[in-house]
Amino acid sequence: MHSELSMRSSSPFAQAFVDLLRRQVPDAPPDLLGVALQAASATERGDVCVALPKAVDLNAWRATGLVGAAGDFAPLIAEYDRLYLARYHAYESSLAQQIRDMAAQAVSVPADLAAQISALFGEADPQDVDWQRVAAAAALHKKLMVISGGPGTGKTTTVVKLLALLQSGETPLHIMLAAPTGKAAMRMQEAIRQAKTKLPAALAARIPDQASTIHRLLGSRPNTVQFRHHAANPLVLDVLVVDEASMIDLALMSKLLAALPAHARLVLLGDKDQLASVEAGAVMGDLCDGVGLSPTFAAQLSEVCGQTVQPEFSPTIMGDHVITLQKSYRFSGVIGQLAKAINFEQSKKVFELLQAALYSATVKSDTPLCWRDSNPAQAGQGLLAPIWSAYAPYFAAVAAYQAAVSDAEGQADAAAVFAAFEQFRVLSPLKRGLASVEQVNLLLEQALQKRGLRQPEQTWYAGRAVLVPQNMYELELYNGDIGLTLPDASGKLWVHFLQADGATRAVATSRLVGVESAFAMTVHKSQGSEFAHVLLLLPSSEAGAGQLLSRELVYTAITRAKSQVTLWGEAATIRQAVAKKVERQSGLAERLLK
Ligand SMILES: Nc1ncnc2c1ncn2[C@@H]1O[C@H](COP(=O)(O)OP(=O)(O)OP(=O)(O)O)[C@@H](O)[C@H]1O
Repeated sequence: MHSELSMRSSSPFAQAFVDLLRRQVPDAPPDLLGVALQAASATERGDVCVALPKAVDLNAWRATGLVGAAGDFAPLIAEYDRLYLARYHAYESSLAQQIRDMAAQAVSVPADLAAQISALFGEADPQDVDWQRVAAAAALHKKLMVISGGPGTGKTTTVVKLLALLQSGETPLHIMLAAPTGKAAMRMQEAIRQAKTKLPAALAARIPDQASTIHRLLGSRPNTVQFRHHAANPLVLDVLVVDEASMIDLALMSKLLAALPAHARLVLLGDKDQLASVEAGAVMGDLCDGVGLSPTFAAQLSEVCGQTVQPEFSPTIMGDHVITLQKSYRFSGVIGQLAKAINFEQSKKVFELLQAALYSATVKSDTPLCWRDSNPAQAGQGLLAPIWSAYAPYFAAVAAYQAAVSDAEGQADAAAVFAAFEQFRVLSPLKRGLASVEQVNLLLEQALQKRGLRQPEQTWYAGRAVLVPQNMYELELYNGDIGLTLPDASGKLWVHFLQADGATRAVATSRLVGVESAFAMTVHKSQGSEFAHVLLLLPSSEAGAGQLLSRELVYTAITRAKSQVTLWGEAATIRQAVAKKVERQSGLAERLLK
């Protein structure tokens, strides 16, 4: 029964892996092959490993040579009652070791730190702890620091002040900024530039504001998962700041830490409550699991900050390496309240807020929160109307571009079309099926066809928005990049991508094999992006979304919205999602225990 279930849910990769094991050891115990199949399938679901069943005969398994202990050369590694594919075991154990090494190293702080902090953050209010101040002070004392916080809690503001403090020494430091996707790197860059304007010019001038993707930083190369920078050829930098750390999977985080030079500092910024990475691992969540400041460090921080910072028991070595920012400066309104209520699983509060925002035909369309209390999977063609009207300004911008580009006097501005596209996005947990990404894209393309804006069966048309589904190194395009299709003066279509410097770059449509339309995207893929208005479709679990519905999913989706959220789903579906927390199998948190 067990293995039948796992056979059904296993992928071609997992099958091929087990076939290989069976060929190596034809008489391998069937229960071993069953768990091996689960372990291989697990990595594709986001788990790093699987729990070992209680009653297994590990010695018999080891005797086959297929299962080893940590340090052995075997396709599967058993450790801490978990079974890993060897590669994932290597990533996890090496990452844990890197973190332990970094956490163990002391760094010196300037003697006048308290005065420097007051100069940057103002006089301290002893009654009301300013966690931004504490985070900056804490980060100065450590080689490794994680600053977690929801949207608008001031992660960027804090890190810019931290960098100003770090740069106040005599020798300028080589600081680099990175993020997991091109989109996130661009947002990081903008936010850093914005925050720098609030610093005295002389300080701001010492802080970089160019951010790259992590892949680019590490030196990605076509056709190999090996980067140019690794332990034997480390990055050349003194301080690395990485934004949107929750999107970083185990493999990438492990490679990133391995590539840091021995003396470097690392500051990770992110939101521990967001969905974990698309690929296997839940590194940010694992790093923040069970943290709290030790009495010694809390006393040190209290003194430097002039505020009373309370210690808390923590079983993990990360205890003194994570600070969570609490107060949002962007979301004081209803979206912020809803995000918080979802995060704390306050179902009653969630429905109070939603009830007050129930959709009706008379409601103004620009209210910050709107709840359509029905199952979008049953809406059929009815899905289209609100989506079409929300995208109307974008298609108007495409038309304006088209008119300008064919007019010799016209000023065709692709960046303006991008700005219009950022105003709205449909998010769904589902790739395929009812109320899925695929269905919304299809409905919208049919509507364009009806209005003569797309020829039947035409893949490329003016205004087609596309998502790059995986890194395309030769085109310097990365997983998650968004392209917009626009014509040139001759009518030939090109796909434009927004560059870090705000300019756009055009790529021939013929080079973009495998890209997907992007009027709707999965919540997973939306991480690291922000849109003015987000429409979240929450199809009921019968539509196949059951497995995917979770608190983190709804939280991630609604915190993508800058000013407006439309939530389309039945109360029962929302309740079910809010009650469920995603648990990913991983041994990282355990490896970081004291
Ligand atoms: N201590 C503060 N006092 C007043 N305004 C603040 C403070 N900290 C941050 N802000 C403002 O709040 C907004 C968000 O700040 P910031 O960009 O630093 O947050 P973030 O956590 O990096 O946001 P994101 O969600 O984009 O990652 C900015 O406009 C910033 O100026």
